[in-house]
Amino acid sequence: MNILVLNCGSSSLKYQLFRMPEEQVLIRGGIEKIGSEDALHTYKTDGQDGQDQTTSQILDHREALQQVIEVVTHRSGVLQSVEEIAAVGHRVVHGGEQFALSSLLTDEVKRAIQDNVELAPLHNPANLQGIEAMEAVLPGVPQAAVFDTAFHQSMPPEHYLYPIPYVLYKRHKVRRYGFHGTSHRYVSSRVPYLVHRDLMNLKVISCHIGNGASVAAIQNGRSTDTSMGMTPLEGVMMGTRSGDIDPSLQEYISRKEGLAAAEFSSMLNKHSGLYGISGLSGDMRKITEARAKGSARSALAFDMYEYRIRKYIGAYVAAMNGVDVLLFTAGVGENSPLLRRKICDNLTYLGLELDPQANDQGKGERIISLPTSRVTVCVIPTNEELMIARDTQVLVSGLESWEK
Ligand SMILES: Nc1ncnc2c1ncn2[C@@H]1O[C@H](COP(=O)(O)OP(=O)(O)O)[C@@H](O)[C@H]1O
Ligand SMILES: CC(=O)OP(=O)(O)O
Ligand SMILES: [Mg+2]
Repeated sequence: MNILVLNCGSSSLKYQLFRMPEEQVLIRGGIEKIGSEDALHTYKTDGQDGQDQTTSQILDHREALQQVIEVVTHRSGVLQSVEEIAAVGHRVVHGGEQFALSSLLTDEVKRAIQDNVELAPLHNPANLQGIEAMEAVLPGVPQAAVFDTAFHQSMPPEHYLYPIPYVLYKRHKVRRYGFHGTSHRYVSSRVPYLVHRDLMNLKVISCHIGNGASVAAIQNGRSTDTSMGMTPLEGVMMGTRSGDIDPSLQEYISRKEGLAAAEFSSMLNKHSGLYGISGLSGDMRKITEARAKGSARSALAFDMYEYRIRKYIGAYVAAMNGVDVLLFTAGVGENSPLLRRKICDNLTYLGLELDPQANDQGKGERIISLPTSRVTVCVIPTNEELMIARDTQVLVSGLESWEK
C-alpha cells in the first residue's frame, strides 16, 4: 500500500511517499514559496544520490499538490498512476481538545480543524487547504489527520491550565496544548530499543530542537508536561520565536513602539529568538559559524538559547522527581554537538556524564553518555512522516470499504 504523507505550511509543503508496511520511502520532496512566480520544488527518489529541482509559478496549495502528483506519477517514474496512491496522511498542527489520537478525515473532523483555526492561525489554515486540495486532486482516496497536539492530551489539568480566571478555559478553551507531539511520540517510542528498558518505567525528557523547539516530560510513556502552550510560541527560545516572556511586555512595547496586536505577535513569532538577538539569522548553522568567528551577538544568542533549554530540563527533572533518559532530536538537536555538550556540561549535578567522542563523532540513533552516567543521554533522529504513515495505515485498514 502506498501512502502519501503531507506537511502543509503556510507557504511551503513537504511530502513523502511510503510503501507500507515495508516503510520504504519511494520519494521525498518539498515545495517552497507557494504563491510566488518562482516556487521551488525539490525532490529525491529512493536510491538517488543528488536531488532534482524545478522552479515554476505555483499559486496555491491545489496547484502545488497537482505538481506533487505529476512528479510522483510521471516525472520521477516512482508510480505509474494516481490509482496507486492508497491513502493520504496529513500533519495537522492543532487538534484542540477533540483529538487524543489520529483520525480519518470526515466532514466532522474537518469542521473541528476549522474550529481550531483561531488557536493556530499560522498553521491550521494551511493544513486545511492541503486537505481540501488533496480531496480535489485525489477524490475518493481516504485521508487521515495526525495532530501535533494529540500526544500531549495526557497532560493533567494542573499542568495544562494557566493560572488565570478559570472561566476563560470554560468559555474559550484557553489552556496549554503542546505541539511536536508526533515527534515526541516517535522518539520516545525508540528509547526502549536503545536503552533496553521498559518505557513504562522510565522518566524521559525529550528535546525537539528545530526551527520550532519544544521540550517534553514523558513519564511511563505519556506526556505529562511540555514547553509549548496554547500556541507554538510559549517555552524555550527558538529560531525566530521568543518563547517565554513577561506578558506585560506586550502593553509596554506596543505603547512605546506604536505596535498593533498583530504586529506585536508577528515580532514575537518572526523577528525574535536567535534571529532577534543575533540580528543575523534564525538558522543555528549561521549562528554557530558567526560565534566561532567572534561575533559577540551570535555568542549571546547561542548562550541564551542553551540556557533556556537547560532551564526547562531542570524544571522537568523537578516535575517528574527525576530523569532516566535525556534525548535530543530535530535539526539542531540532532546536528549540534556543541549545543548538546554545553547543555550536558551544566547537568553534572544529576550524575550525567557525557561521552565526548560519541557526542562529536557518532551518527544517527545512539547513546552519547558514558556507561557510568546516572542519566542516559541519546540522540534520536525524528521521523514525524513515518509516524503519520503508520497511523494512516492503521486507520484506513479498518475501513469497511477498504479493498487495496
Ligand atoms: N549541522 C547543523 N548544525 C546546527 N544546526 C543545524 C545543522 N543542520 C541543521 N540545523 C538547524 O536545524 C534547524 C531546522 O530544524 P528542522 O527540524 O529541520 O526544522 P523544521 O522542521 O521546524 O523546519 C535550523 O535552525 C538549522 O540551522
Ligand atoms: C508547531 C510547530 O512549532 O511546528 P514547527 O516546528 O514545524 O514550526
Ligand atoms: Mg519540524
